[in-house]
Amino acid sequence: MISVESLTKQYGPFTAVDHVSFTAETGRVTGFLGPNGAGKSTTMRVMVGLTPASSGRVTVSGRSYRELVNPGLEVGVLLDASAQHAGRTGREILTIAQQTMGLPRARVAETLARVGLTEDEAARRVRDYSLGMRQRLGLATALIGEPEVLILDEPANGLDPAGIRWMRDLLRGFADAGGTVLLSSHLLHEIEVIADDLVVIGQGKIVAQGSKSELLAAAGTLVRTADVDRLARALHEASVVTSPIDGGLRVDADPELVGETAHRAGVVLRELRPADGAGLEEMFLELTALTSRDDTAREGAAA
Ligand SMILES: Nc1ncnc2c1ncn2[C@@H]1O[C@H](COP(=O)(O)OP(=O)(O)OP(=O)(O)O)[C@@H](O)[C@H]1O
Repeated sequence: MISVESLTKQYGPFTAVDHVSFTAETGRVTGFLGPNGAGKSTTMRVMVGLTPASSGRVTVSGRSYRELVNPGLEVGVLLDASAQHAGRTGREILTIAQQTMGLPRARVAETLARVGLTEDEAARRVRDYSLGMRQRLGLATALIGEPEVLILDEPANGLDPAGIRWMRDLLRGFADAGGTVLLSSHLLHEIEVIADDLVVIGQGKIVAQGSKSELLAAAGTLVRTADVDRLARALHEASVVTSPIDGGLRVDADPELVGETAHRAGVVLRELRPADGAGLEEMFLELTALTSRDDTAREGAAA
């Protein structure tokens, strides 16, 4: 388990992380989600002792990272897949990790196989790796010590859809075996397929957290019709909250109620479904709208 308690990180007068508290539970994959510059990497850097906290604390399995004697055996970390030595081969990088952690030599080949890097690929220099291959190698370095906790910053970055599915299965298996996984992303779609729980951060502050199913359930229903105004009026009369989307509405009610209301109002529907991913995306955009640099840029352009 990872426990973050009122963590604050200031760079001079700038507060990058502001009283952030959450836990990543054992047996669960926790997604740490937020727009660029929200404070995800800073939080993770504090977790693994690379950056000191201004206040608050983080414990991994009850202890601070700096207290761990051979940290790679307890916490697997992938912070920046591009930071690997470009002139070394994948196998060399993994062999260094194996030796540093005092692991059996056979672990190198086993771990390469686990992350889907072939012997041929492992013999290539990292400078010739694709981004996805670097992520796999970074994940191999995190996994080689067989830790119980994984802390992964943007691990799905550069993976193709099959690669994302592969990672989901790997992390699922890791969590099901009693592990704890915390992974960050600024892309909802990437994390949505992988995570059980979500922690959403914007401008250094937590803006939402909960299980993915709770957050999805809160996302309501998506409905599309040529008669949006009439449907919106009928729903408002039934005291249901709606918000406009392209060609329709997102509605804070279940699909059955929306369908019945539309039927009574004589509105023909083109689409009616639980908002699921789309709703979560909208929620993510709403939650982070105030903090997103694009909005700030738009406001700046409008001024
Ligand atoms: N060493 C530093 N000195 C000053 N400001 C910093 C430093 N490191 C990070 N920041 C600032 O802290 C804020 C949070 O950055 P951080 O890298 O944690 O965001 P992030 O959520 O990981 O973003 P991204 O998705 O773009 O990786 C940013 O505004 C960043 O400029």
